Formats: sequence, C-alpha cells, structure tokens
Amino acid sequence: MMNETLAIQLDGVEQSRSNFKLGPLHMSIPKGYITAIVGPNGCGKSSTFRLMLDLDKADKGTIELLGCNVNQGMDTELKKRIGYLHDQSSSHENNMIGAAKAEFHRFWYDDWDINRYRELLHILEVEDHLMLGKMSKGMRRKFEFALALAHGPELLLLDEPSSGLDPLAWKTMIEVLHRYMDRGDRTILMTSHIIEEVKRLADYIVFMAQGRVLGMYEKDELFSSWFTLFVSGAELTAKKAAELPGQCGVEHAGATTFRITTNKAAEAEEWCAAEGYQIVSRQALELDEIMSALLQQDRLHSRRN
Ligand SMILES: Nc1ncnc2c1ncn2[C@@H]1O[C@H](COP(=O)(O)OP(=O)(O)OP(=O)(O)O)[C@@H](O)[C@H]1O
Repeated sequence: MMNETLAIQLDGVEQSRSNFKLGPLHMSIPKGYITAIVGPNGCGKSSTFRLMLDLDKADKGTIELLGCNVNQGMDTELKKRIGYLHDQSSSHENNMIGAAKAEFHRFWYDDWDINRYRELLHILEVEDHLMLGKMSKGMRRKFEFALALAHGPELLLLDEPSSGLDPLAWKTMIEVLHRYMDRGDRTILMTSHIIEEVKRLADYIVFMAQGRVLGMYEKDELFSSWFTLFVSGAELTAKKAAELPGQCGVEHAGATTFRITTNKAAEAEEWCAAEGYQIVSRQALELDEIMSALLQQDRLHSRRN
C-alpha cells in the first residue's frame, strides 16, 4: 500500500535494453513538492519517465502513481490527473494545427480550463493557429507546456521543460510553475540540466547515473552540507586531513594548508575546532560539483565491490 504522502513510488524497477540497463530503481517522490532528477546524458531519466507513464514496460518492480499501481497499465482516470511534457516533440503531429491539438485535449480532460489555456498562451506569447511543425522549437515547447498544465493536473511530469526556451520565456516558465504549486497539493517531477533552474525550482534533488539512483536530497540541506574547506594547522598532514568528517577529496594547498571537500560541513567544522585546526576559507559547492563528487564516489564504490 502506497504511503499517502508520496506521489510516486518506484520499487526495484528494472528494464534491460541491448545497450542499457535501467535499475533496480527505488524512488519515493513526495506529494506537494517539486523534485528534480539530475544526471548525465543517457543515465536513464527519460526512460524512467516513460516507465512511469506506462509508455514502456518494466521487466521487474512496481510503479505507483498517485496511489495507483501502473504495472498492469494506466487507466484513463489516472491519466487525467497527470500532465506530461515529453523531452521531444513527436514529428507525427507536425501537420496538426495547435488549436486542433488543444481541442483534442479539451475533450479528453474533464478539468480542461480554456481560460487557463488562453492565459498560458498569452503569458508565454504563443499563437496556436500555426501548424505544430511550423512553430519554432521554443514556441512549440511553450505551446506543449501550456497544454500539459491547462487541466490543472495533480501530478506534472516535465522532461527538460526549458529545452529551447529563450531567457525571458525561461523566467516566465519558472514563475508559472511557482504559481502552479501555490495550492500546496500538487506535485512536480522534472528533469533538468540547468543548474539555475534546479536551484530555483526544486525542493528535492534526485541524482541519477548509469541507470541508477545515487541519492535523493532535500535541496537546502544538500547545499548546506557540501563545502570545500581550506584547513590549516601546524601539525596537519594529508593523512590527518583525510579524517575530516564527510571527506570526499583532499588536496595539498601549500605549506600546512589542505583543500578538503566534505559532505558533512557542520560536523567537519566541529572537528576542525576540536582538533585545533583553522578554517582559512570555505566555499559552497555548486550542483555540478556535487554531481561529479557523487559520481566519483560511486565509481570508487563500484570498483571496490
Ligand atoms: N528507444 C530506445 N531503444 C533503445 N535504447 C534506448 C531507447 N531510448 C533510449 N535508449 C537508451 O537508454 C539509455 C537512457 O536514455 P534516456 O533517454 O533515458 O537518458 P536521459 O538520462 O534522459 O538522457 P538525456 O539527458 O540525454 O536526455 C541510453 O543509453 C539510450 O541510448
């Protein structure tokens, strides 16, 4: 039975392709928050979305969305509660006029809100009288974004939503998503390669690599835990520096100073104080730096096992 505070639960999900193995994936996405999946190209983010939406089948494991098991297919009532923005537009719709696609959505989704749809097109500056194939990449993205939101879904799955958007459109999209979450009972799961986007939107961050989840973290906690410290002390050696709590890398930075990366900043600071070492400077890690440190740890761990 799915926990009521979760919007999505993946348990031991696996999918094998000739060139790629996804999983086993375990993922618990909380209701009422924005969670971003980040990871290198080809690590399985879009494949995971496709499994969640029953567009592909998993070989193993269970997938639950909004309390419903989707292993045996997704029923239409559940589909109506979800909005999905694909990573790529499908070319077979190129000859369809935008408004015609919107009309199709209007019949399909009971909660389709024409005023909301028109408002979204207006603020995103998109015209829907063009054929989809004649829209620019960014325009089509904005149109599809408006379509995914116009029925006010409980769960929104956005696969690289800002791909192709200009900076102004990007800002508008961020504002739209913040407002969409205002009600407090909606959930977004998104993928993104844009650090600023993840920082502005996400409450939780899931790191993926090579078809696996490396970890899921609360954003503020993540950024307050990962730091590079320049630690100095008369007796400090590389061996001693490696004992710093949460140590993920030590480099000699001249004389008796070491540049140490930690994922337990508070404990590391306490340790330095207790050992009588001085923290000369501290730098918070950026998301991409955290990602590469996690990847490095994962590689070391895989090599050892
Ligand atoms: N239809 C398919 N048939 C076979 N293999 C596929 C298919 N689609 C994707 N793959 C493979 O599955 C792996 C994961 O791809 P996926 O698109 O899920 O990655 P991603 O994390 O979304 O990447 P990106 O950041 O580039 O969008 C890749 O190795 C890819 O080559």
